[in-house]
Amino acid sequence: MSYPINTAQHLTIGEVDAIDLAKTYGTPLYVYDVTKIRQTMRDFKAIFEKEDVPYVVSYASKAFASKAIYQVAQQEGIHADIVSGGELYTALAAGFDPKHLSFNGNNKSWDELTMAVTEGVGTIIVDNFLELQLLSEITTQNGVKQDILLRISPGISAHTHEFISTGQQDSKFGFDLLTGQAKTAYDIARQNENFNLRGLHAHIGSQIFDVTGFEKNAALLAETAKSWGFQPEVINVGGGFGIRYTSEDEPLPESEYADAIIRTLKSKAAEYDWKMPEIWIEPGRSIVGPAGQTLYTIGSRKDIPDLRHYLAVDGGMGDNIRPALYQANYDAILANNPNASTQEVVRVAGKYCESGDVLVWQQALPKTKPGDILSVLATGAYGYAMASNYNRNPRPAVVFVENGKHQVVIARESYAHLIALDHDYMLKNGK
Ligand SMILES: Cc1ncc(COP(=O)(O)O)c(C=O)c1O
Ligand SMILES: N[C@@H](CCCC[NH3+])C(=O)O
Repeated sequence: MSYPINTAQHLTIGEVDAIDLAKTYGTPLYVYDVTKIRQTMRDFKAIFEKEDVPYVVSYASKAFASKAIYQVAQQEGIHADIVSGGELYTALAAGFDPKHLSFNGNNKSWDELTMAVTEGVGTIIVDNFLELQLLSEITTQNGVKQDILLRISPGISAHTHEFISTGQQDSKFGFDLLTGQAKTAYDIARQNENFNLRGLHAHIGSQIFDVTGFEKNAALLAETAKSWGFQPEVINVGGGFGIRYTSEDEPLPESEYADAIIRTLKSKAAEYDWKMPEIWIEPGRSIVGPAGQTLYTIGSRKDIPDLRHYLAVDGGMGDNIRPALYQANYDAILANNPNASTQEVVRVAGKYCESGDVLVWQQALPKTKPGDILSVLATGAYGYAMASNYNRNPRPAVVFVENGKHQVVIARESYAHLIALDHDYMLKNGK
């Protein structure tokens, strides 16, 4: 594998010197190549346009939500999926058109649903019976007719990590299909004149590497609608397209997933004599994951003879929880000279007080020294989004680069931010 470098042999990201970025903004630092993000968004759209089918590409913003990414999505003409009042607030603050938002989630609160309805969120993806009831009351109170989809729990297991598999029957998400709850929900939704039920949704999981689950899911949604005598305007098959984290991963091109879904639904629409429904997809990881990387400064090391070399960096599980949470693997490169030949295999650890605070389990690297910059690749999805202040570490900054230019889009937290919401304790012995 060879990486883009400049004449100083430094790694470049979006034509910007990574070492300069580290010097300018400090480390740890999340860096996104916006050109790549735009390209993936365009690629997804192009697949549907080539097939001449109605579609919506909705960026699953849980993967990385910030004002800047909603702005890029809007510039590229794609929609966004949100899962909380906080994501909705951020999207609105970014100037994102609420009509182009869909709202997922298995326990949306009264306040969140009210905010969505009154702010004009285009589509609410209703997950459960309580939500049907809350939404009925909220739409009545506000005199709104709301577009909705019903989220179905399809009973399809995708081959991925148990914690990120969502389509199996034993899942907290969506109306259960196998026990008839989905049909009951459909009947309720159809009878409610405040709801415009546009179609069905099912998401089978994340980081999926084959098309079978998507084909089954698309077919099942169509068959389900048909069995209810319902001609859907929208079939939303969720996200979950796998990406390359390490050189061992072999993801399919986006087009294979999308083509399989399109093929399946075209054939169902023809079989049922339906007007072709809009195909909605909700990719998160595949849009931002490969476009992001995290720069760290190398610090201490510990060499245990005949056992392991630990290389510690200035971040860790607070900025990337995925290795600890899912045993996720990443590749790391020496940003000072990424194409130098490797000399040792190390485990890259963080600075947090946990043995499980690992960023890269096994990595061949050139010899490094304290102060060198390490880049962990493909950290753009569920990195910043799942970051924490564990051990009272401030969260890093996020920088966007594009065509040789760079800009902070989320500032680095300071120590003052860490105590901004703290209060001195005023009671002495409970008085
Ligand atoms: C409903 C829904 N849509 C979309 C996504 C995005 O998935 P991914 O980031 O794997 O594309 C998720 C997360 O798995 C999800 O739960
Ligand atoms: N956060 C998970 C994916 C969960 C997707 C949410 N539906 C990850 O990092 O892989």
